[in-house]
Amino acid sequence: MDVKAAEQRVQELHDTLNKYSYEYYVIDQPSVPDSEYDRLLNELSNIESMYPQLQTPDSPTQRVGGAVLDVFRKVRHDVPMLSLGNAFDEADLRDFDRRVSQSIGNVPYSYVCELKIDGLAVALKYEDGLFVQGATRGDGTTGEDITANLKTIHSIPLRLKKPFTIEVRGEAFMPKQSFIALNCIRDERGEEPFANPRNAAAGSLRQLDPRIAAKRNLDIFLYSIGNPEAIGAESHSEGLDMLDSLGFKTNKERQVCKTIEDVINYVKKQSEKRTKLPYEIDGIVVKVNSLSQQDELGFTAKSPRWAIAYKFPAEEVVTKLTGIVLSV
Ligand SMILES: CC(C)(C)c1nc(N2CCN(c3ncccn3)CC2)c2cc(C(N)=O)c(N)nc2n1
Repeated sequence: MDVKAAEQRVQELHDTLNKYSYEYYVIDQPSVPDSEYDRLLNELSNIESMYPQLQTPDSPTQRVGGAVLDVFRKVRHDVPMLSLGNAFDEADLRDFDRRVSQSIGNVPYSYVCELKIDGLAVALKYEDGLFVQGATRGDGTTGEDITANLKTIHSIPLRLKKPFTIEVRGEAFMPKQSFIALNCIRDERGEEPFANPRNAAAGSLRQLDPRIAAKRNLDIFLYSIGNPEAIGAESHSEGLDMLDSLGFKTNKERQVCKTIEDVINYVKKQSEKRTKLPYEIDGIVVKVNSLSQQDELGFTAKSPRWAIAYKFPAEEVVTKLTGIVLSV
């Protein structure tokens, strides 16, 4: 095969492999068996060995980077990653709604309710559609560059469907099943088990060797798009739909609620479904949907006035071994 044919075939393989990856990891509807994916990935890897100049950073063969780091680079967030005010009961939610309606006046408004994924907040930067940097939230202003580890999360696209330069934010997490399997392996090795999936996700993303992170079966749900207005969204829910159209994984349980009563019903419904979910959540995040109303409401020093985190009461877990009730 000459280099022209190789270039052509590399592009075809990128497109096909990215499509299969999206089907399997983002929308959970694989159209081919893993063996087909592996066969094509192997073909791409062979062509890249023959023509190294055709190997690009966004190639599906580049998900597990080479270098083992000795430290993570510090990165400053262009826009601080804020924290969230908390609500612990219905009264707190009603108080939040009262503050919102008093502040934006007698006009219609709606909320978006999202499951609060119990993981680690991260920020992903794309330049001309290429994934160029991933960072932890850190203290909200400064985080750590964990790009190599985030590249191992297959639901994170290495190149967007459109050449956008944007920053998106989300929660990286470890599914419950992966957490149980990882702790079994650690137990067999005589290693300390992780206390919960959140710690396991944090510990995995803090691995200096991306090959270890690649084995931890991490995943991510994106929940925020930088300057959504710049790409035509007028509401938060439109922004989330835009994340979907760009190939990102967002959480499907989200719901637009017209009233705080609907929010309270959503919280009750999701609280009952919590144990059936394949990932851990620690509450519900309630956000004013209109972006212009978010701007009107603004921020306190630490968090947006247009969002609140309803926290579920700590789950009581009876440990199998000792029978002691632990609140987690
Ligand atoms: C964009 C805003 C600020 C409204 C926002 N902020 C969030 N968080 C901030 C506090 N964070 C935080 N983390 C550590 C220490 C303090 N705060 C952790 C992320 C959100 C977290 C989730 C989630 N977990 O599923 C979510 N669906 N939406 C969020 N939305």
